[in-house]
Amino acid sequence: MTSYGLEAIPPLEEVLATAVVVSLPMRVRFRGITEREVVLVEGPAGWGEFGPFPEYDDAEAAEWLRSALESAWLDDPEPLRSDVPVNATVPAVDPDQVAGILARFPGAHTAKVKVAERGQDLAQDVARVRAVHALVPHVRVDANGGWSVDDAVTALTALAAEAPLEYAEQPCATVPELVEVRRRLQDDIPGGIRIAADESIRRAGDPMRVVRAGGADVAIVKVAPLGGVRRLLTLAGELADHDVPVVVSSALDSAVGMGAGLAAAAALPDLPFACGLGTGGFFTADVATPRSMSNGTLTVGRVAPSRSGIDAVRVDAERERWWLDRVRRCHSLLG
Ligand SMILES: O=C(O)CCC(=O)C1=CC=C[C@@H](O)[C@@H]1C(=O)O
Ligand SMILES: [Mg+2]
Repeated sequence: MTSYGLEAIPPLEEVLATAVVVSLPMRVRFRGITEREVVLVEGPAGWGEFGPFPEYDDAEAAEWLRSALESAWLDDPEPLRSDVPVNATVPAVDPDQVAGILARFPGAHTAKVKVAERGQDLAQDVARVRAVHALVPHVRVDANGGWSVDDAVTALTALAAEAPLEYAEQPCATVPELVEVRRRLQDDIPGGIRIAADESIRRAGDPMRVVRAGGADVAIVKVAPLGGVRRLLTLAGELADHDVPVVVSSALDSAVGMGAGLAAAAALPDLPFACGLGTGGFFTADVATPRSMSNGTLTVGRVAPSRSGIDAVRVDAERERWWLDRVRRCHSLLG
């Protein structure tokens, strides 16, 4: 697959001319936040989204800007499908909240459950996964690198004894740890448990390193951290050469950013797993009419934010200044 992108980065003034900063309120705490701030920019091809998490440095955040500019200045690649199967995403909630969360993902056959949350224990993870499994046939877990190797082997063995796991996403933080966990699970459990790399791909200088090291069976790929739809598709091609399938997932995107994730998923030749693109339901307000999920799928296509949708969730002047300064710094790194 050829990698191509923006021939030239659009000038800063053009980027800033349309930039609006919004903060989307969330129903549940996810990844430690209850408000999701992003910048939206409009270009000749439509809208793009820039929302690197606040703690990311400028070098990492610049790739998110590249992605936003690609969406706004270039059309999406040709889609190979019109609907994308998506998974339900279950935050680290108590089991009695699980049914309410799953109800926001109508018809989803797959659920991803957050585990290894700081301040919680394995019994809570087991109870949550059991509650999800009672309602959804396919279950995967995501530890966000929260376990040591020993903890991961113990926890995944206990969780897999309850019911089969589709895969375990980022059980430990580092590549050598992922390699070790994967090997130990293959030794201990018949058939092993598939390991998916997320942070080891989206936050790594070399996203192929974890695969070459033998630390991943599945790759979680996110448009914005990888620098755009085209870069994601190029990486997916390289991963396919190593027989590693990809799961396109959101970076907690607004309705605008989710369009780019859906465009990437739609352009992939193979899509063996449900994608993590259903998180739009976490927001109580979005910049465009939320996409509705039917039979566990979302329809591919861009949305344009409405003026009233934007006005309802605009940030104050201080947050706007903070974000636009970040756009300026990241733009100078891309230039
Ligand atoms: O993959 C999904 O089901 C939804 C997306 C999701 O889980 C995430 C989105 C944004 C930030 C991440 O901490 C988190 C993840 O770790 O995959
Ligand atoms: Mg993850």
